[in-house]
Amino acid sequence: MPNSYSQTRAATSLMRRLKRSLINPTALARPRCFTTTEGHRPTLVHKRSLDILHDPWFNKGTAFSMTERDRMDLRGLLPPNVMSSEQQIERFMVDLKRLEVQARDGPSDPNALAKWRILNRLHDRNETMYYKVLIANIEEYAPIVYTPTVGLVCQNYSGLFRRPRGMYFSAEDRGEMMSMVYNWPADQVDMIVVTDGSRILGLGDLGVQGIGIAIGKLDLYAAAAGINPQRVLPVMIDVGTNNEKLIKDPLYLGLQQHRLEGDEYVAVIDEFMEAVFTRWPNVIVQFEDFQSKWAFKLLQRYRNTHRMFNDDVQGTAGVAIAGLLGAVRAQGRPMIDFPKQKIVVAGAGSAGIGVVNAARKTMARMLGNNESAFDSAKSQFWVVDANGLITDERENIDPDALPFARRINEVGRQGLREGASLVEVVRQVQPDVLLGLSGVGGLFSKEVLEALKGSTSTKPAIFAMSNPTKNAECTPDQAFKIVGDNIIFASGSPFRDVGLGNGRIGHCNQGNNMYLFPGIGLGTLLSGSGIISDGMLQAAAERLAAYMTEEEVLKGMIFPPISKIRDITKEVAAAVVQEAVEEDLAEGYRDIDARELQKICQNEAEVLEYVQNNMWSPEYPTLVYKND
Ligand SMILES: NC(=O)c1ccc[n+]([C@@H]2O[C@H](COP(=O)([O-])OP(=O)(O)OC[C@H]3O[C@@H](n4cnc5c(N)ncnc54)[C@H](O)[C@@H]3O)[C@@H](O)[C@H]2O)c1
Ligand SMILES: O=C(O)C[C@H](O)C(=O)O
Ligand SMILES: [Mg+2]
Repeated sequence: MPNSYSQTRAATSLMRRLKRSLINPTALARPRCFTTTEGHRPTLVHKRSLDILHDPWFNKGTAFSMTERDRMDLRGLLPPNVMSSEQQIERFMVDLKRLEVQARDGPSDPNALAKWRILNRLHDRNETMYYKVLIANIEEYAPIVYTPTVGLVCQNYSGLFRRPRGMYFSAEDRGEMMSMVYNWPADQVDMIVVTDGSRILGLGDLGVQGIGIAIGKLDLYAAAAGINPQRVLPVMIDVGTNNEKLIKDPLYLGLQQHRLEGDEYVAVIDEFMEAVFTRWPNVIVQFEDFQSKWAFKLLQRYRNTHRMFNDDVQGTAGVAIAGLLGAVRAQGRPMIDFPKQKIVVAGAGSAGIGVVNAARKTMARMLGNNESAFDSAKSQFWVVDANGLITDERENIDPDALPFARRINEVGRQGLREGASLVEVVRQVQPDVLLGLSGVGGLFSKEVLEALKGSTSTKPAIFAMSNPTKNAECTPDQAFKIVGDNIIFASGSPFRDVGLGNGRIGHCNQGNNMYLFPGIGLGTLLSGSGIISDGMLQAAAERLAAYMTEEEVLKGMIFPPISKIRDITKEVAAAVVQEAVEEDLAEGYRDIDARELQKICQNEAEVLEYVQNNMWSPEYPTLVYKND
């Protein structure tokens, strides 16, 4: 119960301050509650009648009380029975559940799109109720509003498009973005998720239809991080598409031209960044599903000057690190043994390279944090892309993959060569971990999984992280069946756990960046840091890793269930705030300045309370009409 919970926390905090004041009389001088809770103060609105019913933010539908209906000129426009919000949700759920009478098959649920439509309609007419439903049923509906169904939504977006949500900046808008940005009604925007639609999940270039991914990510910002949904903005930058089918499709909603490239492309992104940071200087921009060749370049271009991060490169890396450390613990070994793990990675794109870079840095830190540690750590990775094992013999090697190209002499000694196939690499290396970020469904074939049986690990780990479901490198059923019961398994999209017989369960963990990006965004917001440092990202990953208990990890559970996502996000955000303070990057948030934040960060419980109190929850405010 958020209210009684925050009251208890507030009381505890007061007791703490009283106790402190006995020792230090100035302690009571800062009794300011960190909360921004709107409480029961009425909200002033400048519209009434049908305008209110058509406004998803203020609309309560049948939950308007009779006095409110009178006050807001709503009488007669609604059925006479006043419903409580619980009754409204019950009615909605009955309708939603009706669709589940037919076969229900988890991620490949044939009704997924129908459920998405229903939820989307609710989103359009009543945001408060939408987020109440989502938060209360997050395990069930995250796979609908987010991965994997969001992929299907993006693929079918032209057909599904009803009401617009978010902003579109296109190549045709060059020179106009600075003024266009003021068309958005909100004076405050905390969080933007932007995509150019060039690599949506493992589904390739979906052009303008990629906006669905930005909307889905922001849904999790509201549901998991408690970012106020009135202050989020999904953005699609439409520079064209290289998807020939879309270019020819008469129903396609975006620009029907090939993508801008080179300086022209960068100029569009620069103009967008300038426009949004001019209007909202404190906004945080999450780059999402940009093809690798731009993902890294844009990250380098803006990360030291803007509050931004790339979720596929940095969020994924953090989640993978947490999972990899969990896999070490699951073997009954201390985390410090991580630098001994042999890791084969299939996929050298934004996600794969992001993961190996971060894993190498983590190993180097554990080995003494010096240059030689950093150098030796890279020998723990074998990176395989569409052309096989990457070695220094490769021509036109992608500069981002170059640091991980194996020396040809060395791989020769291992019985490998430039371009060796994944199965050969797994057979020869006998890795502790096989991690897939290739976007290729079924890449971990029977042959590859058979080869993994030769792993030198007591409990090999398989991370089939590509999305959506059909693009997973293998299913948990295949992994447990072929490699054996004694493995760790994680996938990017949700799958069911596997029954191993005799009541034993093969856990299917969901290794998805959703466990980190909401907390990275919230923590950055509440710290007031002007950039998102490597340290802040590392702190986020470590907090996620530490979330799992020894007992859970030994059972093969290396990521928490989604039902705990709001709690995890709070923890991750607190870790990000603390690290920002530690690195002297924190400038404070609202009426909490940097010095006060520093004090808060001295006490673990207080940081958590600070974060909790600044998380938005979906509650109906009391409305009052004000005519001016
Ligand atoms: N679980 C998560 O949180 C998460 C996060 C980010 C990305 N992803 C998923 O990772 C996948 C890749 O994303 P990306 O941005 O790196 O894409 P990308 O297109 O930039 O990279 C794909 C890489 O896979 C390689 N590849 C293609 N075919 C291969 C094959 N047969 N064998 C080995 N490698 C092969 C390509 O050469 C390329 O290096 C997508 O499916 C995406 O949904 C998952
Ligand atoms: O969107 C997701 O589910 C994870 C990740 O960002 C991806 O691109 O696959
Ligand atoms: Mg992504």
